[in-house]
Amino acid sequence: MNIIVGSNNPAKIAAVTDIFSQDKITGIQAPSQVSAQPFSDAETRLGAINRATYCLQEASGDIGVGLEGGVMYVNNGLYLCNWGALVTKNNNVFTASGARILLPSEIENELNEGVELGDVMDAYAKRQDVRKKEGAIGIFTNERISRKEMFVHVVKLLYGQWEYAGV
Ligand SMILES: O=P(O)(O)OP(=O)(O)OP(=O)(O)OC[C@H]1O[C@@H](n2cnc3c(O)ncnc32)[C@H](O)[C@@H]1O
Ligand SMILES: [Mg+2]
Repeated sequence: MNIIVGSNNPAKIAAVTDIFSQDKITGIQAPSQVSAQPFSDAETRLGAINRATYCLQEASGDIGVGLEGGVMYVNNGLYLCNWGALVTKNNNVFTASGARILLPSEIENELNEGVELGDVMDAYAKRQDVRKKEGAIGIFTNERISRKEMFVHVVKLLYGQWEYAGV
């Protein structure tokens, strides 16, 4: 199958490649049509669906996959959240979310000032391109779970639901 992924972020591409290991994977830049930094579950999920849908509109593929990172409040705590969507040629849409962890209040303050998490993380961790490598989840879990590994879980949830539905 031809799998189109709505991103060129290596952490996202690697996660899809791990799960769709027999298939051809192509990354394209797909607009999420939500904020660059989504701030709720609903917005992050919509970004993933929009990316997946765009993939099959713009490229000839069998399956479109959208993966989107965001943050969301649970009571007073700001959590990292991630969503994935898988869209088939017949317009079946499957969605799944990833692991969540609480972000430190310094990170929350910067995000509330409008800085994107990717940029905040590079400054905070004194590293480059955290978003393409271990991710915020990698930094704050002492690298026990990388951004790729977190997305592998999301893509497995998508793959399994699609397989179960048999569409
Ligand atoms: O090229 P794309 O696919 O857009 O990849 P991205 O790294 O920008 O990722 P998202 O748009 O899905 O994430 C939205 C924002 O949140 C940031 N972000 C989300 N999860 C992150 C993580 O685990 N580590 C670092 N930044 C993260 C990301 O850098 C963006 O600023
Ligand atoms: Mg982005």
